[in-house]
Amino acid sequence: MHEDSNDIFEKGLLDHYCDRPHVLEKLSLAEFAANYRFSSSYATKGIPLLNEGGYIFERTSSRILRFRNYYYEMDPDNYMREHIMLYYDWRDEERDILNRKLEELFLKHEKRIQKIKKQFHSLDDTVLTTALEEASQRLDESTATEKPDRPTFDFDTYSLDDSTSFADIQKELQDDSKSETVKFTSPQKMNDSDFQNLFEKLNQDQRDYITHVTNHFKKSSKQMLHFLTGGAGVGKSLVINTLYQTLFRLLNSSPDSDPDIPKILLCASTGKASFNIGGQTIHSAFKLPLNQKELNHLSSDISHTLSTKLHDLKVLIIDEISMVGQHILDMIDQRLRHLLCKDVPFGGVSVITVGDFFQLRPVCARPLYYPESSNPYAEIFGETLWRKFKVFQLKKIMPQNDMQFQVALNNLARGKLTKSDIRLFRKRTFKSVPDTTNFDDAVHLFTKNEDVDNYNKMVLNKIKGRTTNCAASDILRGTGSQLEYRFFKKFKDETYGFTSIKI
Ligand SMILES: Nc1ncnc2c1ncn2[C@@H]1O[C@H](COP(=O)(O)OP(=O)(O)OP(=O)(O)O)[C@@H](O)[C@H]1O
Repeated sequence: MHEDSNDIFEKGLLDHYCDRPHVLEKLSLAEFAANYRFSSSYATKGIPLLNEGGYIFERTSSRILRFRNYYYEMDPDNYMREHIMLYYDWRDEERDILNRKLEELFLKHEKRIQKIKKQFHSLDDTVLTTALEEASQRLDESTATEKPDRPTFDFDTYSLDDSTSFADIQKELQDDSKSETVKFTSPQKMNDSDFQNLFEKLNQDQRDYITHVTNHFKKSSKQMLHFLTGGAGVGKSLVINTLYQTLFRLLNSSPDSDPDIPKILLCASTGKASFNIGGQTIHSAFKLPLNQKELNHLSSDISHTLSTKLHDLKVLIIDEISMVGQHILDMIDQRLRHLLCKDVPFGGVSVITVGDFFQLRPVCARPLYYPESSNPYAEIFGETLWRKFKVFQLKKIMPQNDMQFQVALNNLARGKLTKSDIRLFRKRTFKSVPDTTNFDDAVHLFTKNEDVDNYNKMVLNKIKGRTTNCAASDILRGTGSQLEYRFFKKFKDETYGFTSIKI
């Protein structure tokens, strides 16, 4: 077979459904997809598919289904077709659906279709349509963007069954990446005058760095690995923001460039840090496993989508690099090599890391600057990768309002307190707090959650005014006492003690 031949195909979910054994004849596609997983090889409890199509296994936890949702009023044909496909049993699409009168088929089986559909939708269509219309109206008002000609909506349905723990669901989501979407979050392009103002705000060092990077991209396609550092308040976030806007303009300047295909990704190690720069977490961008040391295998679907979306990626900016452990950097490297099919560091993408190693360390992981361990595979775990990064430093502390305090904090971080720094801190400490009521607005730090809760409750109780109750209802689908044990008991505290549950 020729190496470019297209005569290769792999069976997918629909094929497995069509090959389902006769005992599952009456099963709809949605039920099949949610409750069975496929394997090409046999293991205990495997149910053989017809046509030697492999084996299916009953899932212990139902899968989350994601599909396009049509509304009858807007698109009746697709609505009926989708409902029949998902919630009615069929085996041969052409024979059982396409060659039949859609409306007749739908009306004849509507009751059954709606009954099965109910298992997968916690809201009915009317509620969803109203909510979506309201949301779209609000969006129109705030952005004044045009409405799409034919609105279609993607949404997820969740369904859980027995013995499913929360961690298992997370794992399921990761292992079965088919149910994930690939989405990149990045800041909007600024208008020209805001961009100019932003640029003019930069001090000399900040401007020099941005010009250095921009010139590099203007002249060369060579990979750049940078570490931009500096203490608190030197303007690292401002540089990231301006650099993104500058590179966005530069890298999308060719007439055939599609700005929706990302050329720059803005990431950070935590949700909060990524929110601050308008980006996303490293884990979500690269579909990295949570709480696991080893890189997860992506399904062919996700891998293909990610490769397609990232094929034009030129720069990856990572903020708060001090919180990124060696193994995470290694995972990013491996992921990019794989997705971009280039066996060079980070698949050839330029990486600009930003942060301050005097700030927070990674949680339960080796920081990047740690020396090589005695591990003979150290190289694989990212340590030597870090040594490829060139360091740039910003020194000038920018917020002018409390400069002395900022300088003292940076000196403290470096263990280089001056006498006047010490005097400054001493002025702000108390041996015993004279009157706590003077400190109501101050940030309180506690070492135990219990103390945090007590303090929050005390402050909440002090708030005067009318109390409003907002009722929340939590719906868990599934059966069995395990469900009650694992979810109800586990989450009771987190939902502030919701007390009734229907199983
Ligand atoms: N060139 C500048 N001119 C005026 N203000 C600036 C300048 N650079 C930074 N700032 C201001 O200084 C403050 C600190 O900047 P920024 O948050 O970017 O610093 P940072 O290095 O990211 O700090 P941290 O490490 O604490 O996150 C911000 O209010 C920012 O707007």
